Amino acid sequence: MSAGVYTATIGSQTVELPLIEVAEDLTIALLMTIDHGVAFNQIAGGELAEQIRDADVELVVSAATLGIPVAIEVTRALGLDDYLILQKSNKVHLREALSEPLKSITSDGRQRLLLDPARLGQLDGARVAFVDDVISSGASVNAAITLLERAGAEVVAIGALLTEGDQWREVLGSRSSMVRALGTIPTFPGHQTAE
Ligand SMILES: Nc1ncnc2[nH]cnc12
Repeated sequence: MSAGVYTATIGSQTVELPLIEVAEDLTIALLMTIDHGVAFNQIAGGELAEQIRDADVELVVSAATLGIPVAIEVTRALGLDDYLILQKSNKVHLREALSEPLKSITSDGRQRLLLDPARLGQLDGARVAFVDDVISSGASVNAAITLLERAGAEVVAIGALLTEGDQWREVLGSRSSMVRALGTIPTFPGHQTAE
């Protein structure tokens, strides 16, 4: 099967994204940040950091796995060191974790976002940016913000390399005005990849 590609602009960079059928009636242009190398993520993270710099962020937060390079590079570019990753799978040290349910289009079934209780002290009263690879349905952003606010954080910025489609605007509601992104891609309803 030779699938198609979609050429996406992410800030100053152009990438070819494979078209992947994630449901019978839905194909997406898949951005796997972990497959694009160090330089791509460093440039993109630096450009995203510039878009949220005026929010005076104290801690950058993202979700495993594809948001990790984004969080690292935005943190580096903002001159910060520590960052926080919300986990999606349980780990031994997360038995007492705070959690929020969520559903993702790129993973099977229902998931949870988990917050390490050892990091709670750092979040209480902190100005936090939530950054991610792609904002699509907005479900993970909403779950992450709910979790961070339960921990006492003030979410002052939302950043993404790409937004995908428009569903996130409705799902995020008033939170959508905080979103800064380096580009936007469509979804492909009903689109079939070539045989
Ligand atoms: N196009 C995409 N690439 C990677 N992760 C995604 N999550 C939702 N849409 C995505």
